[in-house]
Amino acid sequence: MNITVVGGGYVGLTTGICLSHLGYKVKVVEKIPQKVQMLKEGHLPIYEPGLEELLQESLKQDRISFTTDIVEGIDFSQVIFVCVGTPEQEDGSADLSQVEEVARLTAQHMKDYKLLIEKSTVPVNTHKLIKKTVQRYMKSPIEFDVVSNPEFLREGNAVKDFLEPDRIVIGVESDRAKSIMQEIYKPIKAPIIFTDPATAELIKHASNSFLAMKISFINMIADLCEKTGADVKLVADGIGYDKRIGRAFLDAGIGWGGSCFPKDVKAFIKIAEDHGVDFSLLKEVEKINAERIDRFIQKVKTALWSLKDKRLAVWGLSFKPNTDDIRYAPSIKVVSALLKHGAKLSLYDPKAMNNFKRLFPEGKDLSYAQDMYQALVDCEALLILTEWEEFKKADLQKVKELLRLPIIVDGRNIYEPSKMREEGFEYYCMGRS
Ligand SMILES: NC(=O)C1=CN([C@@H]2O[C@H](COP(=O)(O)OP(=O)(O)OC[C@H]3O[C@@H](n4cnc5c(N)ncnc54)[C@H](O)[C@@H]3O)[C@@H](O)[C@H]2O)C=CC1
Ligand SMILES: O=C(O)[C@H]1O[C@H](OP(=O)(O)OP(=O)(O)OC[C@H]2O[C@@H](n3ccc(=O)[nH]c3=O)[C@H](O)[C@@H]2O)[C@H](O)[C@@H](O)[C@@H]1O
Repeated sequence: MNITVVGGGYVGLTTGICLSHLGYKVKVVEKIPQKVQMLKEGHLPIYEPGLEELLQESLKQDRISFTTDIVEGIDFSQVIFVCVGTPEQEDGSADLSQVEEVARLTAQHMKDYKLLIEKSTVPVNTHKLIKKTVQRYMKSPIEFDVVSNPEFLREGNAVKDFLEPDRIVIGVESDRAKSIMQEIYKPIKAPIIFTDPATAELIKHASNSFLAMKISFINMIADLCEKTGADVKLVADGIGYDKRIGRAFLDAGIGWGGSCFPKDVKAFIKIAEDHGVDFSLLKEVEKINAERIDRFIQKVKTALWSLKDKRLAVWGLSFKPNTDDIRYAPSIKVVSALLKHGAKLSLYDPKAMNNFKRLFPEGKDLSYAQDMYQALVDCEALLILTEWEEFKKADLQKVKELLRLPIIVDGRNIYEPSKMREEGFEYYCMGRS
């Protein structure tokens, strides 16, 4: 089967490359010519572990190709995965213009049956707008279907999440579309949940919002732990053993960021509001998350008193480990706040520094280090914002020797407080005394 994927970002590339790895002939349509050029040469424009290797294997076997020309993509296959961006607009709702464009262009250029598969995260009932758009712009009546097939992959773990998902959700209206979807996903061993398209669309926003809610919940518990002398990690273990709760997504810290939770929680609140439902619970979830940054800055101030002209090392800029993505990363707000307080910063991240430099260019108050140890030189304290594996394995004696003062403020709880005390650090973390 030939498959077309429109959008060469995190989701489109993972979808396209993994489907070609499963044996399909895939064409990825991406608007930005520089990205297409890199991909043709076997290089990813993003960092995603394991994906570049699969890309090179598929290129070698001639199972994947890339183009900027959407008409070429529409002609290539009956099956079109729509993986374009759905960014946040000023009022919090999702900007669906990229999705609309793909629907419109498909309608204008299709010559035979098409199955449009919504992989992008979209508000409930977007499938109806896509259908209307295709009907409106098609030149002559041609059969087509629209399916909602939300994606649940996590950045940094995308290949595994795509090839071994917990579940596949397919919102479908016709038998023809259902059997094509069944065929596409045959090689993947996972439960498939068939629903109507509106339900599938809603499942996606509900999943992300629920996960964000879990994190905000544990972050409030962290605050309570700090006031009471309890330990949030043990509370998370203690409640997480209950299968009804589960341990995942109960790691307290500086809060959730990334290209999805912030925009999707906001969009879900707006969707509810548009339908006359006040999702006040999610507004609180957002508020708690926003307050994490202040909580962290307060800790830094508790540790160092005035921050003016203090040189501080920062480890971790990506919104989570194993990605170079800094979209809505908590680090952006933390770094801005520290600079506002007059601190001088020495930053290090294994993968996200190039992206970060575009927002925060090197200057007299801010520099980027070659490695995590170099970042510490002449600094009064180390601040940890992302839990990269290499930070967990750091040589703590070396860290102590390089810092001017043995102070660590850890926004991700990567070390054991008792061990840090033994090593001679003044160690501040989130929700653990
Ligand atoms: N990043 C993630 O981990 C996940 C994202 N999602 C959802 O998937 C969607 C895509 O997300 P990302 O891949 O992160 O976005 P992205 O912004 O990384 O990629 C989107 C790509 O689509 C391209 N594009 C836009 N219009 C196009 C057109 N007409 N023709 C060809 N290319 C076009 C853009 O140039 C861009 O490269 C969003 O709705 C997002 O919410 C869902 C699950 C996971
Ligand atoms: O729709 C999406 O785009 C994706 O959004 C999230 O995936 P992702 O944003 O890649 O990353 P997560 O692992 O979910 O982490 C999100 C944020 O929550 C934070 N987090 C996560 C878990 C936790 O216990 N504590 C915590 O603070 C992370 O540091 C990160 O900033 C979801 O986990 C995916 O299922 C979904 O497909």
